[in-house]
Amino acid sequence: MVVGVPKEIKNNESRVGMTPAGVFELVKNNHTVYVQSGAGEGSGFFNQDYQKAGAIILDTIGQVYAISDMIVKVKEPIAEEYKLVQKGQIVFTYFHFASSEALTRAMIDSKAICIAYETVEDEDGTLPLLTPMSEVAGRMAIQQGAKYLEKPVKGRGVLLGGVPGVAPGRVLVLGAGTVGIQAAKMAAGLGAHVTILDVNMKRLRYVNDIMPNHVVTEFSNEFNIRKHIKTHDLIIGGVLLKGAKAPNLITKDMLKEMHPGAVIVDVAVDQGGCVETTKPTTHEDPIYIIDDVVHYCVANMPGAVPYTSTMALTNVTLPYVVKLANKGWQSACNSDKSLAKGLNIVEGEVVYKEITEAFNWEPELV
Ligand SMILES: NC(=O)C1=CN([C@@H]2O[C@H](COP(=O)(O)OP(=O)(O)OC[C@H]3O[C@@H](n4cnc5c(N)ncnc54)[C@H](O)[C@@H]3O)[C@@H](O)[C@H]2O)C=CC1
Ligand SMILES: CC(=O)C(=O)O
Ligand SMILES: [Mg+2]
Repeated sequence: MVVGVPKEIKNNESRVGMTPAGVFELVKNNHTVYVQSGAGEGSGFFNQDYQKAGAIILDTIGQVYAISDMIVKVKEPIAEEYKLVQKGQIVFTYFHFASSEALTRAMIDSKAICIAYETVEDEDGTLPLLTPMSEVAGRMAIQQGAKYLEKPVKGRGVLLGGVPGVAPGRVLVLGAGTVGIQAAKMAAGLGAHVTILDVNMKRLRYVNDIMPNHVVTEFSNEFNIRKHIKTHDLIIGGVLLKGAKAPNLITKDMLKEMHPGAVIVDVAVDQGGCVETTKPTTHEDPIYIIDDVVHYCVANMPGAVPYTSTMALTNVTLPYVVKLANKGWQSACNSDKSLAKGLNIVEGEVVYKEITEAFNWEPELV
């Protein structure tokens, strides 16, 4: 198979979909790999590293898409890439379709095979290709939240750890999944008081077992959320309904109940966000303020730490890339139920029902 690795063009996205180790593995399996010139530079991998591993370097993104049976990348194609995606081409990447009708329509029109990292699902319900980036984003959420709590950037002016004689900051984490647990762990490490909410009692029991006593679990419902937003300085949005639009747990009217200068880091922005006032931002311009509440809603947080993120991502994607290249998508998905769950749009048809539900599409419109 011919496999192509384009350079990411989303704002400040310095990850790359394949490292030289991945190229080496594919070439060993008799595949041909084209890498766009400079694609890996932001992650510390240069053209000569890819060439040594057996890749062929192409100058432009158009050349990479035109020649490849399978595109392996990181983020969803953005508008200028839509027209590059080929009929019958496998595109293996994060898509987050439920948050973008335009992207969904474009990929339907392309007649490509869109396999979304974020919905590849193991038998126990875990998401092996989302987990490492959620680990990164969960940890980063506290770094970013702590920064935007500072007064010069319009935050409340609270030091999360407090100091002797002064109470620590308070962090409310919505969702006790991968993002939530990593965020709670970082916040607890800084000495903040942490409240973590989920609807899944198994997750809350687990958090209760592993976290120190200043991490408090509570069941997630509107009553508890309304109660806690009044007393917390930093809120982390980490809820996920697989493949679906995230539920709005904090509505616009609730912002007025929060402290002026409180910060929301809505990590779930890529699935539409769990806060009504969430809209995607970029690393270049990461925050905006509504009703005195600072919103940080960067949809590709791990893109800012590519040295860590590219390795963490490609460690888990490579075995699937090799399987897809060796067997083709049909046979690979027939023999691997986890991978089959990644199929979102196939040759013009949406095959993941949460996507059509997100847009209230009738089946005949799809
Ligand atoms: N912005 C970014 O750069 C990144 C965003 N993400 C996103 O972060 C989100 C969370 O991802 P993960 O932690 O991996 O998901 P996960 O599946 O591990 O955890 C989600 C948790 O939300 C809980 N939940 C569902 N409904 C809830 C409710 N009403 N109240 C409270 N909790 C609820 C679930 O029970 C689950 O424990 C996803 O949308 C993911 O795509 C992940 C990585 C990077
Ligand atoms: C998961 C995701 O959206 C990211 O890593 O950018
Ligand atoms: Mg207010």
